[in-house]
Amino acid sequence: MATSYATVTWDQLHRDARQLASSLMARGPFKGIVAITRGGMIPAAIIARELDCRLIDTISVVTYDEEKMGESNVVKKADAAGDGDGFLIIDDLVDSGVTAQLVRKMLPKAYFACLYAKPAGLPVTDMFVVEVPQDTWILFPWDTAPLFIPPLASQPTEKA
Ligand SMILES: O=P(O)(O)OC[C@H]1O[C@H](OP(=O)(O)OP(=O)(O)O)[C@H](O)[C@@H]1O
Ligand SMILES: Nc1nc2[nH]cnc2c(=O)[nH]1
Ligand SMILES: [Mg+2]
Repeated sequence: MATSYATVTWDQLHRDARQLASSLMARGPFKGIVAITRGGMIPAAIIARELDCRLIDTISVVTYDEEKMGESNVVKKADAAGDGDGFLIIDDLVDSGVTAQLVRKMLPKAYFACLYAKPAGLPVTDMFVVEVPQDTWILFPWDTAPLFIPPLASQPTEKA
């Protein structure tokens, strides 16, 4: 259960994805990228632009909690990636690590990178940009919208 939220803006996401791309340069070149849908798609597009990578496949898994891992459902495989050799897997984050574990099992030779990693998922990654506390829920730009907040002066004051 999350006890706090971390809001990521479009600017921050773009900066973090560029930083990841910069670190990935030393690990490439990659034959292609596999984006884990849906959260990995925008980071993958930014990284593909930076690495000049034009072969992009997607993998889609619907996961539940760790106890029910057997029920995880592969909606789409990344057929272009074979066993993952030479490919880069991109996701927005790892939390429990269940999604990453499942995808890595399907593409065992691929390199796994993401923007944000919580401690439980961190060991499943090869590379990430920012570590985030386990109890923090990350709010991505596509999860949020600007909201009107009334000025303090417009609110009724408490009389002593
Ligand atoms: O490490 P885990 O505990 O598995 O959580 C991480 C996954 O959860 C989110 O995806 P989600 O399955 O919510 O779907 P989405 O990408 O379509 O939003 C996120 O994009 C990661 O893929
Ligand atoms: N948006 C979002 N999705 C998640 N899926 C698992 N953990 C998270 C998180 O912290 N934020
Ligand atoms: Mg996802």
